[in-house]
Amino acid sequence: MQGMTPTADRPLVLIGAGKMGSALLSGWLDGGLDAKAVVVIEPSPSPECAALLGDAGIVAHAAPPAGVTADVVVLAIKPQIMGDTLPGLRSLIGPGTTVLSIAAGTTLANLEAGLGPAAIVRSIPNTPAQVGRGITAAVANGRVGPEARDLVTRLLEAVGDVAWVEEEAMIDAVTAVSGSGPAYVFHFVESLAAAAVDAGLPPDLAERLARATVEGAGELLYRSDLSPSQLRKNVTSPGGTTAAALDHLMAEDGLSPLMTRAVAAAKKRSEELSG
Ligand SMILES: NC(=O)C1=CN([C@@H]2O[C@H](COP(=O)(O)OP(=O)(O)OC[C@H]3O[C@@H](n4cnc5c(N)ncnc54)[C@H](OP(=O)(O)O)[C@@H]3O)[C@@H](O)[C@H]2O)C=CC1
Ligand SMILES: O=C(O)[C@@H]1CCC=N1
Repeated sequence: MQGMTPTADRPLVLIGAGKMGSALLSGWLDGGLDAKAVVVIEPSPSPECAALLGDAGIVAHAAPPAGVTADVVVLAIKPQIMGDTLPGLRSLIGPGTTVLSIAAGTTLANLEAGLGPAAIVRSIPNTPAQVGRGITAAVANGRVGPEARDLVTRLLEAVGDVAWVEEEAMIDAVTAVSGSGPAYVFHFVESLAAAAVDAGLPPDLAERLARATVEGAGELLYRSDLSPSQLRKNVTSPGGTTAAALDHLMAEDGLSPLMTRAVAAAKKRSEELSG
């Protein structure tokens, strides 16, 4: 990873190495971030997290160690505990420290209230970051200068794509689309597998077909220059089987209005989490 600035003396401090924090850390270590430049605060590492930390030779701390000023503090704890946790992290922040929050709902104002004056980026990544294929949208407060923005861009680009937005309100919609979105896709696989069983296939074959179909379609979408709409049309022979299914999925009460309701519910929940 070119130009990473965290060092052993001025580390990247990860607060919370759960599912998303571990996914990011794994991507950063794979991308060349020196494990000696990482401090992890995680009171109860999962077995997966313990294995990741063990392989990298990183020790999990229960609380911020004294005397550490961070180059970057990454907040990857649940939004519900953010308010109680932030004041205890102030000791990590000094001149030039950048704070990168990935918490759903927690606003820049919430973060500033808990941490005091600091350069803060609010972002929403997603779990494909674990395999370098995440997408993160981010918004910065007024204290984030070009260097801090570059540092955050490099960190986030190490695990996928990055989109900076200027309007913080967009982050609730981002959370509902790309932050939560991988779960919608995984549920689609579950639903396709269940439908396959209903259609007469044995469960193991049903899951194998559903999984491989979404993997392959995702890879095709990734590699192709064609729009999703054209790729769909390429599967759909006139009067054929796909058209018969799409008559249901693209009906007035089909997938599109359902997805609109689902995303609206996630967006509303993100707004509620700001407290
Ligand atoms: N999962 C996802 O796909 C995405 C998550 N996010 C955001 O990332 C954040 C983390 O989510 P996720 O990884 O799913 O949640 P997890 O619960 O998996 O991770 C949070 C971790 O923080 C630990 N923790 C609790 N208290 C502290 C503390 N005081 N200091 C340090 N660590 C602590 C938790 O331990 P314990 O379990 O013991 O409480 C847990 O291991 C959330 O804010 C979420 O909104 C954003 C985008 C996508
Ligand atoms: O479910 C959540 O609240 C978090 C934020 C986006 C994905 N997971």
